Amino acid sequence: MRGTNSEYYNMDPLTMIQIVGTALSVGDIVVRCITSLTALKSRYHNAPIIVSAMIGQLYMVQSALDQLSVLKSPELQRSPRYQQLASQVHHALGSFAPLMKALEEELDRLNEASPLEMRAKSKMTFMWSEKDMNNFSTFLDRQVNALNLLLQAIQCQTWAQQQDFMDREESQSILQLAQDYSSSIIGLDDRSSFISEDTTGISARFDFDPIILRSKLYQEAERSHLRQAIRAGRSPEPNGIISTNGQCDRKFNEKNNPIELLDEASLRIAQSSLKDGTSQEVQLCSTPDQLSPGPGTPTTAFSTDSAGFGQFTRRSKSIRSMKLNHWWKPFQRRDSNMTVPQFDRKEPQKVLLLGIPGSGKSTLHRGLVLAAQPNVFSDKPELYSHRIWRHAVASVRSILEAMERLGVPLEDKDNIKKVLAEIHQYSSKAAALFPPSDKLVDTIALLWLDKGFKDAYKRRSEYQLNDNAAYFVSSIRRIAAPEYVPTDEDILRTRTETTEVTETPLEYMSSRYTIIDVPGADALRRGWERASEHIATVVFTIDPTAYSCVLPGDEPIDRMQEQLALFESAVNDRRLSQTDIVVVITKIDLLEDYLRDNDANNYFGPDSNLDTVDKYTQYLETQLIGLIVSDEARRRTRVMRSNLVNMSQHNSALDILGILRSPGASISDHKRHAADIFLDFMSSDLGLRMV
Ligand SMILES: Nc1nc2c(ncn2[C@@H]2O[C@H](COP(=O)(O)OP(=O)(O)OP(=O)(O)O)[C@@H](O)[C@H]2O)c(=O)[nH]1
Ligand SMILES: [Mg+2]
Repeated sequence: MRGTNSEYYNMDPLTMIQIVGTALSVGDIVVRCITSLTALKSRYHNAPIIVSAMIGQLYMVQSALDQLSVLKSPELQRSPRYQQLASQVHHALGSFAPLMKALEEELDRLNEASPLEMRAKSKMTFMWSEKDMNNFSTFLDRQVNALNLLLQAIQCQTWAQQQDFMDREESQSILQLAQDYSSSIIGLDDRSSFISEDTTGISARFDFDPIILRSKLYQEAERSHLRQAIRAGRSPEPNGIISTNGQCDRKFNEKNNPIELLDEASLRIAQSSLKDGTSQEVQLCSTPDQLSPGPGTPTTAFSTDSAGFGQFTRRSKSIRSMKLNHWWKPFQRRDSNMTVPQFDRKEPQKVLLLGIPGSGKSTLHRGLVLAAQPNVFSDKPELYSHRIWRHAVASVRSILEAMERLGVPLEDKDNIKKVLAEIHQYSSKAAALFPPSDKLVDTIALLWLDKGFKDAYKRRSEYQLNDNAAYFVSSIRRIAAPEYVPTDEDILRTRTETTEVTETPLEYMSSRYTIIDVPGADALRRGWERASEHIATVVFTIDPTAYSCVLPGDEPIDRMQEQLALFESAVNDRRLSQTDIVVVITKIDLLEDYLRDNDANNYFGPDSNLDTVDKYTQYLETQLIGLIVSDEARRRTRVMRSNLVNMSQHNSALDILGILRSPGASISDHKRHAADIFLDFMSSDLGLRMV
């Protein structure tokens, strides 16, 4: 509904400062909810996809709050323009605070339950019904949209522009949706926790409207997000960008959404540009010497040993026969007469990061941002210290739970229940204290020395554990110290699952790039199709430890199979027939331990002889290159091995930038051309191939 300016003044007692202040007051709750959801997810690898989606939504809320927090201008209080805006948005945003409090209570309840009694999936289903998840997620989605709208309106240059923007049908629809749900929420009387002591004051402003409960919008909100997310893999949305909750009511598309960047580094970029009052796009410049790899670079040095080629041929057959539910194949069928993409080199080079979940796309993304803006993380270390601590505690907890399940005792056998209870009690509090008590830190430090604990860690492929659990747990005293300042490496080693396509503009040595990071999870790959338009380079991250992670559960996942099949379908896709391909084998620093703890020959065959990092990585390279069908595509492909996290040695993202700057031949010697790998393979294995 529209109105004259005077009508707006009369109907609204709230000012913009009050609205912004209320939203910011729940910032801590948002952080705690993210932490709780992440803890839930890391404990249950079968956690519904909606849990990941909600983490993504909350990051967006956090980003919006970050951006709002810099808008402290007294003008917001006085200007009639902002008074009008306040009157337009306050109903829509009115139940943001109660929602966050209710969500926190719900998560506390979930986290307080004993984790050991039920299997993950049944527990999640039992404890958090799909309907509740839908309600929270849908409401969050609409609040994110309303917050976005507010941010955009505030940034309008003139009152007329603001009015025009707010009058748009799209804007009105966003406000209406948020407002509808605000009203409906009070009707959810089976969820008494929705209205807590602290929130009744705010909630009471909205009258419960039974008509809304019967409305189409409300009925829509009742639909299953989980089912939608699963369906997403089959039916692309018109704009190709997934809504964080799998629904289509997100009115803002990628272009006009001011908070499209989930990654902290990217968020910082968006924020800094906002502070300057400039546009979203920022110029990140660095010095030329950053391109040359430093001494002791962990990137690859190849030899010409041809170990493992026999298995390569056999293996690739089985990979080709795999059926995958990802976007490349339907697209190929539909688009058989497509023309190859044309690139305008004056535009920023689009770099698309692809790979299975956990392969290192976002870590590389952050590394690229760091290469262009070296202080991007060190500006606000306090943002990360608590998160890193929680990461460490979650890892300890996963190992202890696995010990119970696998029947691996601590050296001090009676101790495990006590320690587990202590850790559980601590980490189930959403507002866990930081810095933690000395007693807790001592307990964790002692655990790391315990033989039983280490034995369970060695069996990490049998349960879900962060890749960098050992790094964090072994550094527990450092990261628990009150004066702890996270290093870039600490931050890069944390895990945050990506749930939406994000695009980050950056400039390095006068070249402009748009880095596109996508969610690896199968159910979230819908956004890939749109993201793959006009791509100059695809960087495919390969997790070499994936062979050891055949996770048990209702549907065992062979991550290595999945990754090779995904690579094969992407690299041979006709849409990428002019695209440079960089294959980055990540986690080289973890590989020696992995090979020791998980014999690769068990997976690839007893004769593979894959007992060293070098032999194994070469074997993997030849498998990958063997999946590329045409010689021409092999010539466009570079392969490198990387440790993406150890910044004190070398930022591997610099090597990628080196390749991006000089497509074609001029790459440094230690990065091999796929065509050469293939030729080596052919010459050393010709007899085998001719048979
Ligand atoms: N030690 C080490 N850890 C790495 C390396 N590359 C990635 N990781 C870790 O692997 C985990 C997963 O990495 P991400 O970058 O989040 O994976 P992703 O491909 O973005 O995963 P999705 O967002 O789920 O698709 C993180 O904890 C990273 O720190 C590496 O080279 N070395
Ligand atoms: Mg990611």
